[in-house]
Amino acid sequence: MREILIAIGEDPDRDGLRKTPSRVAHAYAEMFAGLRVDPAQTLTTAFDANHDEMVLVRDIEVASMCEHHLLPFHGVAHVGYIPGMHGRITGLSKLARLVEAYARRPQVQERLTAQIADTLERQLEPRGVIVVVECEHLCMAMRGIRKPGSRTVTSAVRGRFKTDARSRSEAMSLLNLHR
Ligand SMILES: Nc1nc2c(ncn2[C@@H]2O[C@H](COP(=O)(O)OP(=O)(O)OP(=O)(O)O)[C@@H](O)[C@H]2O)c(=O)[nH]1
Ligand SMILES: [Zn+2]
Repeated sequence: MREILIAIGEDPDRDGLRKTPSRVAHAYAEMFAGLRVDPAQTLTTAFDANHDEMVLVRDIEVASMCEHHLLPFHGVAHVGYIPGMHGRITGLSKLARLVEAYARRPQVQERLTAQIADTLERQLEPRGVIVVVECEHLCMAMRGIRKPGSRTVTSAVRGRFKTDARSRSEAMSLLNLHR
C-alpha cells in the first residue's frame, strides 16, 4: 500500500496517510475473509421439516470485490430452493452466510452466483436451486466506461428450476413482487 501511495504521487508519510497501509490491511482482511471460510460448513445446521415447496430469501445484501480491478461490486442476491425428498431445510440466516462466504473473496459475479447454487445443491440435496444476483460494479461506474447505475443480473438454476418452467416462473414472479 505504501508503494501504491508513492506510485500515485502521494507522500505516504504525511499525517493522514501514515496509518493508511495498516488500515487497508485490516480492511482487506475483512473484505477477503471468505477465503478462510469453508462455505459448505455454513449449511451444516439442517432441520427436518414437512415442507416441500419453495423457500426463497430475497434481497440479501452483497458486497464483493471484482478480481480484475479490486474495486467493489455491490447489490443483492436472491437465494431459493425446493427442499429434497427428505424435507431437509437449513436455517434462513445460513443462506446469507453462504452468500457472504463466497462474496468476501476476489470475485466475478457469474462465479459468485454459480458457487452459491452449487454449494446449496451439494449440501442440501434439494429438488431445485435458484440464485439471482444483481449488482453494480464500481469498475464500470468510477472508471473505464463510466456508466454508474447499470446493474448486472446473473442467475444460476439447478434441478427442478432448470427442468420445470412453471417452478422457474413462480420463483421469478416472487422476485418481481417489489418492483
Ligand atoms: N464477466 C464479468 N466481467 C467483469 C466482472 N467484473 C468486472 N468485469 C469486467 O472485466 C473486464 C476486464 O477487462 P480488461 O479489458 O481486461 O480490463 P480493462 O482494460 O480495465 O477494461 P475496461 O473496464 O473496459 O476499461 C471489464 O470488461 C470489466 O467490466 C464480473 O463480475 N463479471
Ligand atoms: Zn472490475
